[in-house]
Amino acid sequence: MTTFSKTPLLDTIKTPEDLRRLKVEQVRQVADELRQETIDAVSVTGGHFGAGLGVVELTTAIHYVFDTPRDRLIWDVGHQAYPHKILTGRRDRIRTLRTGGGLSGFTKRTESDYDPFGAAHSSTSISAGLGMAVARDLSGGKNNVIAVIGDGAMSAGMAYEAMNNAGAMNSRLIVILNDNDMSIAPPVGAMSAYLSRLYSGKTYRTLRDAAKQLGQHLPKVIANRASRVEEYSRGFMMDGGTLFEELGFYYVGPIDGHNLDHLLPVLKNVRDMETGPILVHVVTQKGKGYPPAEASADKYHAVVKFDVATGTQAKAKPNAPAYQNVFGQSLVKEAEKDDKVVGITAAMPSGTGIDIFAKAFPKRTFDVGIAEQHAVTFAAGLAAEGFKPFCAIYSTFLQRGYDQIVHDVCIQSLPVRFAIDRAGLVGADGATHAGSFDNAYLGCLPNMVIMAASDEAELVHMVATQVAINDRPSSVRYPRGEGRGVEMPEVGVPLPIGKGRMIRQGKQVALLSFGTRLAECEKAADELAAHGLSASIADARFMKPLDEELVLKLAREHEILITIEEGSIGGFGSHVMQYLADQGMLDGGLKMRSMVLPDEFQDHDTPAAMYARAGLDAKGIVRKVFEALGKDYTAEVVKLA
Ligand SMILES: Cc1ncc(C[n+]2csc(CCOP(=O)(O)OP(=O)(O)O)c2C)c(N)n1
Ligand SMILES: CC(=O)[C@@H](O)[C@H](O)COP(=O)(O)O
Ligand SMILES: [Mg+2]
Repeated sequence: MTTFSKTPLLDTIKTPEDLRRLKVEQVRQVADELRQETIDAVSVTGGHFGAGLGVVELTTAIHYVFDTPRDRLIWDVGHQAYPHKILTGRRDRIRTLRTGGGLSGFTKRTESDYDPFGAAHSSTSISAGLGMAVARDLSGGKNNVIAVIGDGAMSAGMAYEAMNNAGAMNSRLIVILNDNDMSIAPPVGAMSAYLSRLYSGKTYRTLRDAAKQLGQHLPKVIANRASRVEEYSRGFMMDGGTLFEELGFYYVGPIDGHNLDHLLPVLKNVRDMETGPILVHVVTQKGKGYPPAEASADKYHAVVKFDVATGTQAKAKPNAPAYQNVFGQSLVKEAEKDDKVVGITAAMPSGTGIDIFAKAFPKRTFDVGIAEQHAVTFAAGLAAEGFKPFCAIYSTFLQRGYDQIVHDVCIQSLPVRFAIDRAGLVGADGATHAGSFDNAYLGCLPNMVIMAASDEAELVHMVATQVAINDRPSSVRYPRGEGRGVEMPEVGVPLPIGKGRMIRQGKQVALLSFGTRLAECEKAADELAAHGLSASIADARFMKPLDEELVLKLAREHEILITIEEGSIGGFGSHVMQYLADQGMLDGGLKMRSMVLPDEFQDHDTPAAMYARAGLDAKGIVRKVFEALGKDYTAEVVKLA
């Protein structure tokens, strides 16, 4: 029986060179097949979906018109780059996306020459692109540099810093603003409203209009101040893009990002223009071409495996509440008692559970856009005026707001409450999203109270503790995903500051856990018991202030003391060691070990596999105990068997 390929033209494309050999009339078919292949692949792997569907035509058009990889193509965030991966020699591995040893879910320099700049955190593309454009100019090159940035990513400070710099230089840089009127949630802010005004009330530029725009070298805006004033007075509606023009960009658009008859000639013109920075405003639809995605509120931003025919996702039934939801619900309960409690998110309302808070207290909720730096200082301002701001930000994204934490929050000892979600390894999103560093980067800051929840009930109490801490900043960290299924308290009760708790009393070994590795410590202690070793377990709860009494007691009463945390070197373990060293407790017989994440950026896999590789699971803990005792783990296991 003869079988027909569903993607006959795409099958002929191994690299963009093959695409560029096709006739322009064939590009539509390539795009249609590319969309089919993207849908089929993500239905198997899960991952970021809606954004990729929305840029199928744009991806095809860019690779058709530009000479990639000589022309540098930078995708902002990189979550929309699956179609790009399919066209650039990675189709044979596309069904390994985000799995151990498989393709990354983002762009990655080590993965392909077609990924000239790695990403995953947003709003870096214009800066990186400008750097590449200037490098090209300095070395006398001729290649194009294209940065594709979404309307959501346009809300971040870095994008403006880059445009401000680019607009003042005459370097040729092409920025494509992919405006789908969506972030993960609906976009927020004045910039988003401005972009909507650029195309509301009328359809896209006709090709004739766009050609007219391309004929006018408008960035010489200084030349016609009077007409600019007129444009402003019409509320930016006349010629569009005035803001970008004011910043020194040549503005083209808005054009329909799904219409190849418009995209291809516009991109060709832009490619051949001799000018400074250019911004092409392309309007697309997130989730385009897959009805279940188009119809859903989040446009299927990210999905688990799904049935292509129905769009139904294979979501497993949860066994326990997710930490983000426990946080959101706890905050609601606290806010019911205290009208000073407010919630802040930087474009992650559902991911952080702030959406739960927003439903109960819309006026006390602030989504500031992808603007972590601003979120932190905005919270500091609220705290300075007596409010109790909860800044809910993923550990990895809080890295963006570090100087603000030091300078605006900690030095002034303002009681901003940080709810640090996605602490520890997150799995499929890989190294860029791992919450590895907050123990280290917050632990060194004076004035902070730093907590880690060991389970979801602890999180409830820690949120209540944060409400009560009103003279200094505080943080609580917790991981991605479900809790342990423990009994939940009706209300949160503030914990005594700087006090840990004993979980189990043993004799030779002390396991001192900071965070949700506590569950692995319990399993490890059971295994140690089978080997005839009796282990104490303690939950530190606080890294700062450290429970010195508890640490001293564990050090004095055990032969081995091991700290465990889901974080890098320089965190909880370092604080314990520093304290014990200062007390002279490391001069004698105590065998002290600190278990942290390895000093490397771990590639994506399941969190369990990543923790196992890091040695931070029960087996790794038992192995560490035997190492400390100078015994061979494998031999001990064999003995037991
Ligand atoms: C610094 C940072 N904060 C938050 C995120 C989480 N995030 C990933 S994609 C996204 C929305 C991006 O919107 P947009 O740029 O418009 O892309 P779209 O998904 O609409 O194509 C957000 C908030 C991130 N990747 N980086
Ligand atoms: C691309 C990006 O940064 C987000 O979409 C991120 O992948 C969300 O992670 P969670 O799934 O943990 O919310
Ligand atoms: Mg968008």
